[in-house]
Amino acid sequence: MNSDIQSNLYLSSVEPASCHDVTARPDNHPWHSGKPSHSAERVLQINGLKHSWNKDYVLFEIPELSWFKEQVIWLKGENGTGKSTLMRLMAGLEPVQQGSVFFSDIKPSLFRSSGRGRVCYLHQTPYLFAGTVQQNLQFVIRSLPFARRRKAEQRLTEGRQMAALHHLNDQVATTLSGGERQRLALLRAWLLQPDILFLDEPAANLDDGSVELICMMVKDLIQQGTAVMLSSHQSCALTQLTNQSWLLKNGTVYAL
Ligand SMILES: Nc1ncnc2c1ncn2[C@@H]1O[C@H](COP(=O)(O)OP(=O)(O)OP(=O)(O)O)[C@@H](O)[C@H]1O
Repeated sequence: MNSDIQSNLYLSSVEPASCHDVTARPDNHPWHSGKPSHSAERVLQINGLKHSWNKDYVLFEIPELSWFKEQVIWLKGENGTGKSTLMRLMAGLEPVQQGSVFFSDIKPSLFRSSGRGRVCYLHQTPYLFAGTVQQNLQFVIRSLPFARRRKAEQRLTEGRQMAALHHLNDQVATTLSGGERQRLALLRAWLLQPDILFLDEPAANLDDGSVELICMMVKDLIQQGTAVMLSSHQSCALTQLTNQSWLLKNGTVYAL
C-alpha cells in the first residue's frame, strides 16, 4: 500500500489492550477528559503532546488527555486550530515530535510497521483506488486477514444497499460524485470494522440524505464496538451520535 493510500485509509493489525489505571484530573484543567470511571476501557492516551509545523509557532500542546471506549468524540475547533493534524497524529499518520500518543500501551508508529490493521482515518476528500467501485471494495476486503475476509464478503451486499451504491458497482470510482465518494470511503471502513475510526469532516459538502446514510453506517460501527472520533464544523445528524466534545482552542484541547 503506498503512502497516499495510507494517509486516507490507515490500517493496522494490533488489537488495543484494555487499561484500567485511570487517573482523575482536577475539573478545571483544560485537558480534563470528562467522565472517566474506574471500569472504563481506555482507547487512547496522550501525554505531553506538542506539535509545531514551523519553529516559531506551536500549533498545540496537550499535557494529558484520555479517550475512553464509551466516548464517541466530536472534535471541535475553528479553521486552522489543528483538528486534522491532531487526528492524523493520533492515527499515526504524522510523526510525534514531542510527547506520546498511545493506544493503551502501544505507540501508533508501531501499528504502521505491523501492516494490516485496526485503525482507520478517513479524510474529507477520500482517496479512491483506480478502478471500479466493486474493485475498490474488493481491494479492501483482500487486505483483511483471511479469517475476517469471509465475514466482510458476506456484509458486502448489505453494505452496498446501506451506502446506496448498489447501482454503481461497475462505475469507475474516480467519476463518482462527492457524496458517492464519501459513502464509498465509509463503506470500505464499514467492511473493515476497525477498532478505531477517525472521521475528518465527514459531512463536509454532503446533502442531508448522504449524511443520513453515513450516519447509519457509523452508528452501526459504534454498535459493533468501533471507537469513533469525528471532526465537524456544524452540528448535524452525525454529531448527534457523539457524547463527548473536545475543543481545540488557544493551542490546547478542552474536554467539554
Ligand atoms: N503538512 C503541513 N505543513 C505545514 N503546515 C501545515 C501542514 N498541515 C497543516 N498545516 C498548518 O497547520 C494548521 C492546522 O491545520 P489543520 O488542517 O490541522 O487545521 P484544522 O483545524 O483541521 O483546519 P480546518 O478546520 O480548516 O480543516 C494550519 O495553519 C495549516 O496551514
